[in-house]
Amino acid sequence: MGEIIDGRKLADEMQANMAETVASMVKKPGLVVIIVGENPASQTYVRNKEKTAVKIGIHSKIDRLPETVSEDELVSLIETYNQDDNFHGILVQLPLPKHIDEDRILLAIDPRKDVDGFHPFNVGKMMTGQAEMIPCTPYGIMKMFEAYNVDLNGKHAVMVGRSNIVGKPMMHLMLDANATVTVAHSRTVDLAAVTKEADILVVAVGQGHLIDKSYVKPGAVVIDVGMNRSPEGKLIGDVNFEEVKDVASLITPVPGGVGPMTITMLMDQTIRNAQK
Ligand SMILES: Nc1nc2c(c(=O)[nH]1)N[C@@H](CN(C=O)c1ccc(C(=O)N[C@@H](CCC(=O)O)C(=O)O)cc1)CN2
Repeated sequence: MGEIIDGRKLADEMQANMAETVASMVKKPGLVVIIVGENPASQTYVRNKEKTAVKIGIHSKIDRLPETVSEDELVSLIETYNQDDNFHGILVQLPLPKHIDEDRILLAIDPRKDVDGFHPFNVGKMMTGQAEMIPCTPYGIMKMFEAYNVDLNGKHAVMVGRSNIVGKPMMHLMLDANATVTVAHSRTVDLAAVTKEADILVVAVGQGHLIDKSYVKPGAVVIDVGMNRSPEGKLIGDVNFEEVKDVASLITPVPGGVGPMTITMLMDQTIRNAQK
């Protein structure tokens, strides 16, 4: 059986270090999280962000807006926080309701406060090797590689999924770490033939248990970003953990893998912004 990457433990260790850093800061870092509507999963993630911020000593605020809020109202709220020196980070929880143009909202956030790393300015900086703000999930995965001594240099990494928040930034970060990167997605013909070539396999497609052991090369490092509900209501990843753990050399579980690192890296970028 492969080794399990304990994202919860790594996140706790990093958060303890962050708490020490924040304790020594005169002006505390501030983070505002804006959530629109009642999506239950988003509500949970936002609550967890607040709990983590409080634990570390970050001053945090959650703005809960009704599903009916207009795009203009949301933009003007963001503009208020852009001017507010008490907040070093602004985050709008995704997904947004259908009537709101996500691109316009992300563009409204001052890039200097964009702790999610989703603003096109920060995306461009990351793509040109000048990263300042990095999307938190890919950033957390890179920290996991570091902590578990996974060297990407010269390895074949396969990213399954091409979203703006995980797949595309992950592709860039792995490329910058000198991996040869292949991106596969829903239109890839014979996905298993592609993933079986991977030394490092990162999966973010939102399809419960899509990846079974027939998709994985023996000894591969497998990172599961998926967060799905099984028909029984259980939280499951995109990877069939029970099968794949016997083939992989290192593997993340769901829950307790990538998720806790996403929130941790958000705190990291908020603190760094406050230190600037
Ligand atoms: N503005 C953003 N929106 C979204 C992001 C993001 O990075 N920025 N990512 C996801 C959701 N997300 C954070 O927002 C997130 C998802 C899951 C977890 C997590 O810790 N999961 C736990 C399990 C939690 C549970 O029991 O339900 C785990 O994996 O152990 C953290 C953050 C989409 N939106």
